Amino acid sequence: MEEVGDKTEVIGLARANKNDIDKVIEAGLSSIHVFIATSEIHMKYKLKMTREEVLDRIYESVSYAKSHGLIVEFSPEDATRSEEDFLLTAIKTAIQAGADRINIPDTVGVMTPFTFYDLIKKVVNVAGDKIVSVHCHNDFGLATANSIAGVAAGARQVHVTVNGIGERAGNASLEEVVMALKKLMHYDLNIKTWLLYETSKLVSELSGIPIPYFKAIVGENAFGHEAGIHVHGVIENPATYEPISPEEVGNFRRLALGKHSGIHGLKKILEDQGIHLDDNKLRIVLMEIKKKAESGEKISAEDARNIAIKLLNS
Ligand SMILES: CC(=O)SCCNC(=O)CCNC(=O)[C@H](O)C(C)(C)COP(=O)(O)OP(=O)(O)OC[C@H]1O[C@@H](n2cnc3c(N)ncnc32)[C@H](O)[C@@H]1OP(=O)(O)O
Ligand SMILES: CC(C)C(=O)C(=O)O
Repeated sequence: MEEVGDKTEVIGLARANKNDIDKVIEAGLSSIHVFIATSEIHMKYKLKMTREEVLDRIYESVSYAKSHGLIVEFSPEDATRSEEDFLLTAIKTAIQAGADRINIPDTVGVMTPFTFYDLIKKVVNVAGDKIVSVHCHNDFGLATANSIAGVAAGARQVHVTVNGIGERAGNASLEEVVMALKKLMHYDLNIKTWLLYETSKLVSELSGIPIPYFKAIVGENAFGHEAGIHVHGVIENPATYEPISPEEVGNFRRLALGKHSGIHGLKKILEDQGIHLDDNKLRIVLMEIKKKAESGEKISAEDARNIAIKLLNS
């Protein structure tokens, strides 16, 4: 707490039971996230509780947390597989008990942006002045899309994780949600986006979980261009093939050489190394590069330079 100061809300996650809530209180936190499942499958097989027992537990645990002065966020776990009327009743119960925020978890990622938008609209309608939050999982690769759909429906808090780290296929990723909200939905989030790449690398190193090469925003290839047509466009104006500038997120543009390369890209890569060839010689070098790439070789800018120098000296 001392390290992050009062600029960051540190919130303790607790099952809907007194023991877990007491642990958050003992930790000296001022905010708590209380959750209990409201889907039939979770109530039957995991909790072994009836609907009435779950509603009672919601009221008891939220009001107990509130009685200790905590800011309380409540989650009906597995909300998106819960029977809708019961889900809304559970939410109303939490609000009656004093909940300050309502978080809607798509716990196993079964929503589409369309269905989630419709659900969050209904939740916002019953939540009144309470902030509605969304917590999306990526089991079908839709966590980011569903998160922004939730915002479009009125959610004003999004649960995210750096690099999308989370159970199974992970959660909505901070870098994707932030940049989608900023660039596609034009929200000013007051977030230092130019630190996203650095943050992603740090979390990857500390967690030991690698960042996929093609990962949006922070992947090594997120701003990588190989195809000749793309490289030519990027050389003329990066916005032809970059909806975000790499600098905006602290990432880097990479012009790659390979079997899809074209003469404009090769020319740029060689001229950046001080080598100027006429078109005929560029095409000879390009053919050599494509031949090597076809055999599976990775071609670096240095390789291209060496091929060019060899040609000039022949
Ligand atoms: C929703 C999410 O999954 S978010 C991620 C939650 N985080 C984690 O699970 C990681 C840390 N978890 C842990 O360290 C352990 O699971 C603990 C300490 C929370 C509990 O450990 P244990 O006491 O050994 O229980 P275990 O994890 O085996 O089983 C969970 C128990 O909690 C109960 N439970 C699960 N969710 C809830 C809930 N929201 N409210 C109340 N009880 C719950 C289960 O019914 C089960 O109860 P039982 O012990 O009476 O059978
Ligand atoms: C605790 C809740 C929000 C959760 O992690 C989930 O349902 O995925």
